[in-house]
Amino acid sequence: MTSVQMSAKDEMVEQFLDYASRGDLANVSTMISHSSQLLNESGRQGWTALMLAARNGHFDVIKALLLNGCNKFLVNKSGQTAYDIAKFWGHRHIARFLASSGDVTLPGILPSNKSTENETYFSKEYLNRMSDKRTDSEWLSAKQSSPETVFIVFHNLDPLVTTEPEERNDIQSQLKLYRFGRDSVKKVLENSDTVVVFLGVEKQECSPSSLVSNEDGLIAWFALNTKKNPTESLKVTASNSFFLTKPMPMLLMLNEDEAGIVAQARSVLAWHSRYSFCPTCGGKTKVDEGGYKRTCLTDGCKSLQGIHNTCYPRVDPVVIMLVLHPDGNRCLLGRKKSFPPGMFSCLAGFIEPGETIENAVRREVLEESGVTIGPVQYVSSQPWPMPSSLMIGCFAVAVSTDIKVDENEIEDARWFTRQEVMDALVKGNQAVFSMPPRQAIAHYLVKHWIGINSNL
Ligand SMILES: NC(=O)C1=CN([C@@H]2O[C@H](COP(=O)(O)OP(=O)(O)OC[C@H]3O[C@@H](n4cnc5c(N)ncnc54)[C@H](O)[C@@H]3O)[C@@H](O)[C@H]2O)C=CC1
Ligand SMILES: [Mg+2]
Ligand SMILES: [Mg+2]
Ligand SMILES: [Mg+2]
Ligand SMILES: [Zn+2]
Repeated sequence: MTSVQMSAKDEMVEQFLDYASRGDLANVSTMISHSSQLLNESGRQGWTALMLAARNGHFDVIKALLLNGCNKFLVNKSGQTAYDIAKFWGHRHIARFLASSGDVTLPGILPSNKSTENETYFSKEYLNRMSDKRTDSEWLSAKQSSPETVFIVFHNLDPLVTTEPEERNDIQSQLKLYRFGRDSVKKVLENSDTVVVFLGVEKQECSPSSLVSNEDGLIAWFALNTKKNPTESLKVTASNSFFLTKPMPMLLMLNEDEAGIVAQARSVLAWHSRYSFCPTCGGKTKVDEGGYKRTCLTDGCKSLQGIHNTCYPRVDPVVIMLVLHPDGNRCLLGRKKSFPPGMFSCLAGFIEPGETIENAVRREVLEESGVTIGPVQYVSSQPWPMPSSLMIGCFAVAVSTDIKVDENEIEDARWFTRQEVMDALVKGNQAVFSMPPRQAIAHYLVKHWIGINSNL
């Protein structure tokens, strides 16, 4: 870098610090939007913008700096943080805000690149759910008898799939859902044991309406589930078709578009298979709203007054977190007894009633490993249709490092270096340990942390 460039940069930093010091929120925000690197720059005596705003009591500037990810743990040449400075100068509301654990501040050890949505397996939305059509029974029955409509069939929650003969050598990712037309599933639809769920319509970019002959140009999709094996009543033409009897790992072998369809269909069908009776009174129920509701048939049942979550498909939120060591170069992974030998994964746990995502992360990590967590950052999520979880993937920064494993839940938990993790991802069997497959969000979180593209 030349001396001219250096001084231009220094001048910009000085200007930024001056705005922060004077509480000029507009100019602080503009400068951050042009160069986020300014956030943690320091001037004389190692004072950052956050420290100067804390010195002079500019709450709005502090909030903007934190929201943009500035590091509140930096210290000046006297070893003071912005919190120390706010406290010393009597700005108690600012000191409280800087000290609170639930704010948006994150130490510099978290990756700064934001993740994009829908990158995880099971997360792709191939269909438009058109939830407004669920109450339109006329439209739904017209769609069920339309020749363009697609039906997919499950037997005890296992989808019927097919492989292309020439692709048999590479079964992985070559499994395709068997798509039926109305005539092939006619008998199955007539069976009283069959549960039918309206999944949505193909997005317009998948099926341009000029190619569709029905009235509204929309291709609807339905999922069917039966308890009795439906093979005899179905008109299956392909010889190489079968039900995926082992959800794990077989459900991870679909293409990404169809994985998203299965995530939706299997979760709703699993709910039907487990909630045949009304959870409120034990009475019989009927399927409503295109398969998205079960209504109790008992007069006066409480579930018929107001809105009751017992009537709708359930989703269980689970936090799954990559715990990062305070040194920023190691991460904590654990293994359950049920894992294949040598496999370690992120810690995870169900969110409990009345709990935030952040608090569930802190509680589960402390319970399972004895490690205390400070900042938590959401990264990405993943529907997990076995039977119906939503995995909420986070990074969590540890503020303690001693491990004390809860042996009921976890067999072992260890800090692994970046190098060990990279070896596990790249070298497979020759590494110290193995990771869950690339379709699992744990794998995605680890790759995201070390900065490898998730599709590799
Ligand atoms: N993709 C991955 O790498 C990983 C995925 N997971 C998944 O995350 C989920 C939760 O993780 P766990 O460690 O098992 O949770 P956990 O740490 O909360 O412990 C599970 C226990 O929580 C109780 N529990 C509370 N609410 C529950 C609910 N709604 N459904 C079932 N059990 C409930 C049960 O006693 C169960 O045995 C599991 O489905 C697991 O398969 C877990 C670890 C890694
Ligand atoms: Mg737990
Ligand atoms: Mg757990
Ligand atoms: Mg738990
Ligand atoms: Zn009831």
